[in-house]
Order: sequence, then C-alpha cells, then structure tokens
Amino acid sequence: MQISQITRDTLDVTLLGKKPGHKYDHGHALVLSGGPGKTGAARMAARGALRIGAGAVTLGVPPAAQLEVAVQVTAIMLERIPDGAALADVLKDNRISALCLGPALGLGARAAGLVKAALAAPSVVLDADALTLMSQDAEICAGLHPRCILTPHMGEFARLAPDLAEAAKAERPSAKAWAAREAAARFGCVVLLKGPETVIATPEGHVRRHCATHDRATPWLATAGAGDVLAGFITGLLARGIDPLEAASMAAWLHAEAALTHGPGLIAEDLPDLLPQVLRALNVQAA
Ligand SMILES: NC(=O)C1=CN([C@@H]2O[C@H](COP(=O)(O)OP(=O)(O)OC[C@H]3O[C@@H](n4cnc5c(N)ncnc54)[C@H](O)[C@@H]3O)[C@@H](O)[C@H]2O)[C@@H](O)CC1
Ligand SMILES: Nc1ncnc2c1ncn2[C@@H]1O[C@H](COP(=O)(O)OP(=O)(O)O)[C@@H](O)[C@H]1O
Repeated sequence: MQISQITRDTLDVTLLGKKPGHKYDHGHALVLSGGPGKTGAARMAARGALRIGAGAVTLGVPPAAQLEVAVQVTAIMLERIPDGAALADVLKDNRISALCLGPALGLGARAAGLVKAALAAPSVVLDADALTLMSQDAEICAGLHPRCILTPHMGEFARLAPDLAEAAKAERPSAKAWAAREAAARFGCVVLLKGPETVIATPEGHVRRHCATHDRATPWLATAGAGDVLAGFITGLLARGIDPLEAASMAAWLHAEAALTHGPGLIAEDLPDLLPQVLRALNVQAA
C-alpha cells in the first residue's frame, strides 16, 4: 500500500488563494446545529468554515435554539431548519456547496432525519453524532457518495466498523492506514481517521497520512471540540470547490499548524482565529 505523507511541501497553497469574484463564487457552507445548550460545537465548526475562506456560512438551527445561536454569531448567518424535510427544501438552493453535520447534533429523530436529507448536498462532512447514527442505520450508509467525508475518531470508528477498528490497533506500522482504506472502500466515500496520526483514504485506494508527532507534536489538540473545528475547516474547503481528498489533507495540516502556532493552553475555539496567521505564514496570495 502506498501512503503519501502530508507536509508543508505537498500542500498546494495556490488552492487557498481567492480568485476575483463575489461571495457565492467562494461557496456557501451550511452547518447544522443541535438543540438548546448543544450549539457550541456547530458554532465552532461554522467559524472554522468561514475563516478558511468559504464565501458564506449559515448555521441551520432548530427553532428552539435560534435565540441562543443568534446572540453568539455575527458574520455567520442563521436559518431555521427544524427537520429533514426543511433541510431538503433549503438544499434546493444550489448555491449551498457543502454541508457539515454531526457535532453535538444529537441522536434523536430530528438528527436521523437530517442525516438522511443531508446526503443530497453536493459535498457533505459527517462527523460525531452523524457517524453514530450512520452506524445504526443502513439507509444512511446506502446514501453515501464520493463527495462525502467521514471524520471519525477511534471511538466513532469502532462503532462504524468494529472489525476494522480492531485491525487498526495491530502492531503493524500501516495498520491504521489499511483500516481507513478498507473503510473508504466499504462506505464508498472519503474517510479521515483522526488522532496524532491522521489517515485519509479514498474509495479509489489513495491513502495519505499526517503525523502530528515529533517536531509536529500537538498534544494540546486533545481538547473538546478540536475535531468539530477540523470538520468545519474541511467543509469550508469543500464549499470552495476543492476536491475531497485535497480538502481533507489541507485541513488536517492547517489544523495541526494552527495548534503548533498557538502552543500549550489551546482550546478549540482558538483554532479558527489562528488561521489568518497560519495563512499569512504560508504566503497565501490573491489568486
Ligand atoms: N463544545 C461542544 O459543544 C462539544 C461537543 N461535543 C459533542 O459531544 C458529544 C459526544 O462526543 P464524544 O467525542 O465524547 O463522542 P461519543 O460520546 O460519541 O463517544 C465517546 C467514546 O468514544 C471513545 N473516544 C472518544 N474519543 C476517542 C478517541 N480520540 N480515541 C479513541 N476513543 C475515543 C471513548 O471511549 C468515549 O467514551 C458529540 O455530540 C460531540 O459532537 C464534542 O465534540 C466536544 C465539544
Ligand atoms: N494527542 C494528539 N496529538 C495530535 N492531534 C490530536 C491529539 N489528540 C487529538 N488530536 C486531534 O484533535 C482532534 C480531536 O477531535 P475529536 O476526537 O473528534 O474531538 P472532539 O469530538 O472533542 O472535537 C482531531 O483532529 C485529532 O486528530
């Protein structure tokens, strides 16, 4: 199995530059929020999507959480999305180019309906609770497509594919990469399996690895919500039209780089606002 390392040198920085155009030329990302008291994770993901350059980002909220979210966002827009039928309606707007769902979404009937409707979006990041729902419902698995990205941590991966999670723990050097590749083939979409070593695999068998170890060790990424921000970064890049493998790879590198730039004391909500500094250091230019 061939595994490419994701490093500064493999990043195509030109993809991060913005071409001339209006906001919708840079994509519109939709991030779905959980209910009252459960909106922080989606807000962090949405901020990540906006900071990485999506032209517009909307949070889709259940009506009961609208006020809670409205008092905490400014550049991010809001839309009431009570259920799957409402989401299907919102997705008729073909300016919405990427969707993210899962962070603190919940596991009830509303969340299950949303996950099914979400698969009609052009690009979809399924994280956290969306992955748990997927592991309980074959209909969701059947609707996955190559522009879906699953972003499990090892706990979620064990629910999605217990056999592969077991194999990933083997002492072989590429066990985790092998398990991610098998999962991508099984589900027919991109799989980004998180941890200090993050592996990204496509259904066609491409495998990439990002190591946040040695000189790139970022143990302070083990903080609640860091994965939610990563999901937002990927969504923002997908919204901009970047292909799933490239979007996942760039997001993994930028996420670790933001954590390295900050250092100890990092909390998840710092991550989106570290991006401008990281992009400047990369010398990202207007394209
Ligand atoms: N600020 C927020 O609003 C946050 C909300 N979050 C939400 O909280 C809910 C629970 O999220 P959890 O991630 O705890 O998931 P779960 O509660 O679904 O699973 C947790 C279990 O998975 C295992 N696990 C978790 N992370 C692991 C890892 N990196 N490697 C191996 N095993 C691991 C552990 O055994 C743990 O008991 C989700 O809805 C999630 O989106 C979290 O994302 C954290 C931040
Ligand atoms: N020790 C670590 N070193 C480097 N990166 C880590 C470490 N622990 C976690 N991460 C990264 O931080 C993020 C944590 O995501 P996740 O486990 O989903 O947490 P949460 O659900 O709280 O957002 C992932 O991107 C993961 O790769």
